[in-house]
Amino acid sequence: MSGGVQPSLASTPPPLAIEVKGLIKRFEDTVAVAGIDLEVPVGQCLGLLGPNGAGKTTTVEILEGLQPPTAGKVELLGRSWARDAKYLREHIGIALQETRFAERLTVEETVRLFRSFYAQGLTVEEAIGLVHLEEKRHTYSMKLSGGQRQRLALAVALVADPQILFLDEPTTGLDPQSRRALWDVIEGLKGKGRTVVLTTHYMEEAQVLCDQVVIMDHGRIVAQGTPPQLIASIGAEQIIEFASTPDLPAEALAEVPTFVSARSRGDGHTLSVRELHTALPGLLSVVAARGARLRHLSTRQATLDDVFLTLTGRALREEES
Ligand SMILES: Nc1ncnc2c1ncn2[C@@H]1O[C@H](COP(=O)(O)OP(=O)(O)OP(=O)(O)O)[C@@H](O)[C@H]1O
Repeated sequence: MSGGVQPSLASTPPPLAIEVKGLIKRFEDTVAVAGIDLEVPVGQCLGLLGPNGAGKTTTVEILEGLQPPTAGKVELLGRSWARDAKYLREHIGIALQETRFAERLTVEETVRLFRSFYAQGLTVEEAIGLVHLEEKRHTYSMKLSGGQRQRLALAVALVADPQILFLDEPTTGLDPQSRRALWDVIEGLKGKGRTVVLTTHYMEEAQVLCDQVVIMDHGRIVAQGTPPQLIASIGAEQIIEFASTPDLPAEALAEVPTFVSARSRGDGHTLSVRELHTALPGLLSVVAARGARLRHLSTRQATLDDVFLTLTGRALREEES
């Protein structure tokens, strides 16, 4: 054993699965993507979040080679769509939000059909096993539940054993059990060194699965980091939701110790604070000093939803705004 140091190994940055620089996409008078940079190391899960129309789908479709960019550099596995489309098609997998399968093919026949498009990949049995559809192997796709269809879409995306997997809102409309089953599959892929790009409207999903989250709005990246970094960045780790009779004016809310921001919603308020243990007794004093009575009070940790609200003043999901 020489015991010599290997500085080159220690200082080598992780290989990038995806590298995007200055990406722009214009549609006539709409700028869907207004100049974004992204770096996703191999084996990580990137979460793309944002409200409707933020530019997520356009960005992902450019990464997937389905749309050309107006300007900017896009490389996957060190290759570009312009030069290496065939290679990239064989090394990426795509699971769309809604996939229509041939109704008169069974689960097994569907996976076999997609497997036949690729020179290499998993066996049909492996792909079906990964998404736990063994019991439905002989069922026609039209007879599957929504969750089972999503899993079939994932099996089809996985059958070529891709290096990068794109998932567009993979768990939208699924029950909690199916959602968690899909999360397990995605965790397993990351464990195998696969890179995952996920668009989702579910903050919990992004917090559980994603190593890096990018929040987009109006075609730009408004925040980027690990979920804990993003939550820390708004300076508010705790949220107090409350309602009182009579209601408290805005200036009273700002008196609460460690106050960061407040938002009114329905007949109540959502307060972002830095320290719950001083903010909570402070709020009770403010309520008492105004002769008001609390009707509701609950506390929780700040989430990525709160990050987005703080940054843009809007909810990630429109029904929550
Ligand atoms: N083919 C197109 N032609 C013209 N405008 C488009 C086209 N595709 C997208 N846009 C516009 O670009 C903007 C970004 O759309 P995009 O679908 O990328 O947003 P998104 O973040 O994926 O939204 P959602 O969450 O609703 O899917 C929107 O203003 C949209 O209307």
